Amino acid sequence: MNSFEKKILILKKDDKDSFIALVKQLSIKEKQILFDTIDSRIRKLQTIYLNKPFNLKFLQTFIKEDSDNDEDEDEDEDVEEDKDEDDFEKEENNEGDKKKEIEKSRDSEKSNTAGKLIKEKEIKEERYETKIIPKKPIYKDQQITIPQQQKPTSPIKDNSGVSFNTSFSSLSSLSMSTSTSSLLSTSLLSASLLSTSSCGLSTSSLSSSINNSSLSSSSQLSQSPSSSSSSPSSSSPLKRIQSIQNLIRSNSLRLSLSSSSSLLPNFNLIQQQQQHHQQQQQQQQQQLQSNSNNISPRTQLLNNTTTLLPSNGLEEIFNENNKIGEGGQCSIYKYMGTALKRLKPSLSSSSVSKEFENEVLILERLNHPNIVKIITYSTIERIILLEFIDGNSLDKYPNQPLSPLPPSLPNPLKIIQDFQQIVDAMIYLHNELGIIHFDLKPSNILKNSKNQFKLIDFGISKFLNNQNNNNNNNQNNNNLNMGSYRYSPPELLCNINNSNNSLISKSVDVFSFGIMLWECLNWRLPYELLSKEQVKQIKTEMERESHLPLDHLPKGIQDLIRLCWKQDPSIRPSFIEIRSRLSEIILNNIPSLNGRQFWISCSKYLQNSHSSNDNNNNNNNNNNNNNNNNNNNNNNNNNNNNNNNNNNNNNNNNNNNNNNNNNNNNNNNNNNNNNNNNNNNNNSNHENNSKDDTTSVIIYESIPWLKFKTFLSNHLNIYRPSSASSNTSNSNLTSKSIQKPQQQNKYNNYYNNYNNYNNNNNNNNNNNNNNNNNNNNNNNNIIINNRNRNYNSYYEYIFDYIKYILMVIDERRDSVSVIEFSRFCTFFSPLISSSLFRSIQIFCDIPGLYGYCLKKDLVLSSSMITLMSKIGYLIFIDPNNTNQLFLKTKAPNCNSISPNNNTPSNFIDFTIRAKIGNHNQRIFQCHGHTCSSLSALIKELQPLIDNNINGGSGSKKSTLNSGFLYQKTPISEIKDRHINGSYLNQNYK
Ligand SMILES: Nc1ncnc2c1ncn2[C@@H]1O[C@H](COP(=O)(O)OP(=O)(O)OP(=O)(O)O)[C@@H](O)[C@H]1O
Repeated sequence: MNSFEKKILILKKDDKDSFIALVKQLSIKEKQILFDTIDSRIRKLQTIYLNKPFNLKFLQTFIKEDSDNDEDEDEDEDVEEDKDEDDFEKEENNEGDKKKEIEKSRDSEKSNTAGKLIKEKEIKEERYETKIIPKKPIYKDQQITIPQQQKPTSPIKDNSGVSFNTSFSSLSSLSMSTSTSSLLSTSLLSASLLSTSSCGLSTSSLSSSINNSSLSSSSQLSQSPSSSSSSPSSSSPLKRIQSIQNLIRSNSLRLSLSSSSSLLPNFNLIQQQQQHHQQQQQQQQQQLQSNSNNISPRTQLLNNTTTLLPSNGLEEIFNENNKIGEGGQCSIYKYMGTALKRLKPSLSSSSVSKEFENEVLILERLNHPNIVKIITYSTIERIILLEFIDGNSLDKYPNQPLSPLPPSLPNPLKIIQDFQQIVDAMIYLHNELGIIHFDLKPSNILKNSKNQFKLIDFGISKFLNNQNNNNNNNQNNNNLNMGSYRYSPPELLCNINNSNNSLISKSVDVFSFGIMLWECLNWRLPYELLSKEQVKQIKTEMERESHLPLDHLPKGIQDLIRLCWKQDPSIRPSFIEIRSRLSEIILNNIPSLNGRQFWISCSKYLQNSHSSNDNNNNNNNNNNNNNNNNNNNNNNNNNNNNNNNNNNNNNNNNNNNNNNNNNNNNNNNNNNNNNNNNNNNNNSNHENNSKDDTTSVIIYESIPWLKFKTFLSNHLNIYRPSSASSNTSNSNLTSKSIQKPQQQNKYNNYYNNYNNYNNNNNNNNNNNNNNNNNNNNNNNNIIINNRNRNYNSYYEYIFDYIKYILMVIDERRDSVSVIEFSRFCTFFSPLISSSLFRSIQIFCDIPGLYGYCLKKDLVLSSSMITLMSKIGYLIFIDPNNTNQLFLKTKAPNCNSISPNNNTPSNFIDFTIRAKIGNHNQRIFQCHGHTCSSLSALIKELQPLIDNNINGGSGSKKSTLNSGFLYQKTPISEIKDRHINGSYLNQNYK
């Protein structure tokens, strides 16, 4: 069931009844025409947008029902089946009952109302006869009177006598594509069907968007005495029927309807004509686009002098209760399911009118899912009807109370993800149309209930390279004076009275975007305490940053925002670059911070205001405690501060490690490490906070395979190939020869440290400080202390482990050549570091890692993804795909797959094969498992977690015999296995 049907089905009972009653008043053939029209419209829409078949079952029911009773009608009404049949059947039964009732009452009413309707109709006809084009009686004795045929030639004439060429060219001049108008018409039709109150207007609006001439007629329809004198909801059935008929007439149907004595349209002909129109329009549009930079929108005259509103009852429409927003120039009202933007009557200056015109002309050109759509407008009434967006603007963020913290705060990475929508819209504006928004700010971005962002307010938008922009520069800059100065780049702020066309560049929007991003990530109004004059005085980037601090934000975001804020507009990034940077940020930033934690840690205000109440704000205390509790590891850690300071983006590692990490925290990595403290010291808080984070996103970090291979290569190169191994070594990357390291001490230390690590984990308190001290000589970017190690990236860490395995083998052999290195995937969980993850560690040889290899064509099931979300995030390394792979939670193909009966059938193994001596051997392997085993994993881990949390000793082997986890294996055993030829977990199936 698609959304259109759903909408119909969820109509309020009264509305639905009205709709049914309305449709029932049409004759069979009228209905046929109506539904065919809807059908074709919807199908067109579907090919454009939905890409899935539309089920007209619900609508066709009406026809079918009548057909059944009507001997003249063809009985084989083919009703599409779909999988929502059950739902529909229920609805249908209900509707059936209603319809029967309506049928009864209709019969009795018919005789009474028919005459009334005709009278009413005649009154309207009289009243509007000069405006409606051509207005023949369209509803008489349940019969439609079809306008006279116009020969379908090209240019095709509509029955108003206005050639389609003309109407379409005027349409084209407004850049309305066929698809747009079709979309609009369809959505409007839906709107008209959905809202009894909006039927008349919406349909008339539809007509207006399709054809200006027919707009006149249809829009006038809405000005029926009833609608003007009574409340909007009181629109009569007649009006609705008229609307539908107008729809039919204003669309292609009229062409063939009028040509045929039969009431049924010649759809082939219509199709041809539509195609013809489409072609014509496409050509015109192409031409327009190619000339878009040269066309001055301001030279085009808005020719819609139609009035859209009823002459009476304006007070009702422009009632404060209907007001949904207000800007400097306009008030916005909810009206008939649309957003009615009305120029404030008090403002009459020509610049304001220009802005109004400018907005219309630009809006008419736009067709993007993240930009508000225009429905129609009236220059006389100075109103624009816009798509209604049910949601708040982004500037609501700073208005949230700071204390106490709301239970649910947006996850910062979610915000960044959402911002991609704005970036998409900006790329469309900048790169496809050469339009600069010029007023990008949170209040001009609305977020609807479907979490879609929509850009609004194009009043001062400009065309690049458009000479006429000059004319409005002053006016536009004045607008900046009024409220947008916080988002305006310095070049504009400081040149407010200087109408210099060179200032109009895409980088204006980029600057505003940077400020907006800061605002939404900081939950504060930019330059909160500064006046406009003070903002104008900001001359350097450093100065700006002192007012809008960045260093608490993830590094990638800091960099991006700084770039957007560049004083020199020419070095600000394009939105295309911004898009890729944002993607990178999402990919590379570790999801250890849920929304609440982020907000707490990133904002000084929040930290201060909650330090007394919120345990999570005890970060500093925690740090101090940790410092006080420093043990011998300090020696090591101090030597590695630099490395640690580079670890801002590696929260995952930090999180998985122990509290000792925090000893290394000097000035710079407060936030990440603060959160680590939280994880380790406030487990219960962490759990609670996680629950709070209702908007949490699952972030998957991915590592490009090539990058990893390069890394691998570099690391393997530290081993000098021996002469013995050079024979067996292949030239490719995965065939590096490994020799026993020259720097004996280094690897011995490393080895020893690893041993120590394991020994420690086995509760052998064997702190070997000498080893640690020796380790300080390690120049390999690896930080090792007794209990944990930090790396600059996670794959360094993985690789380190691989190296270790190789080294262990190498100790016994003269040389080892890696001959195969298959891809693998690792799950890694910072989010569960305090409990589940620690448990996993116990069962892994590698602290913090349990490894899997994914099949190339693996399709993740939804349950799999859910489970992953519990685990944390996924690092996915795919040798076949050199691009980073980012798996979203709601992968479209993951919804219908159940975990038990299909893919992902198996996780295959992550394997390293090596040539040891003369033998190819599998030296390292992760355990394969199936999708269901992951859930089993979670289940199995639970007792262990409990055990662990409750201070139980836990069992390393006995409780978990899952076959998909690494078992905790003492290093000596591993060694033994290597000695025996391969390193394999014996439990592996
Ligand atoms: N299509 C819409 N759907 C819902 N609400 C809307 C819509 N358009 C505007 N609004 C609301 O009205 C407010 C003002 O709209 P808009 O910014 O277009 O007016 P304006 O007078 O042009 O403002 P400005 O003074 O910023 O130029 C918006 O912040 C929003 O809350």
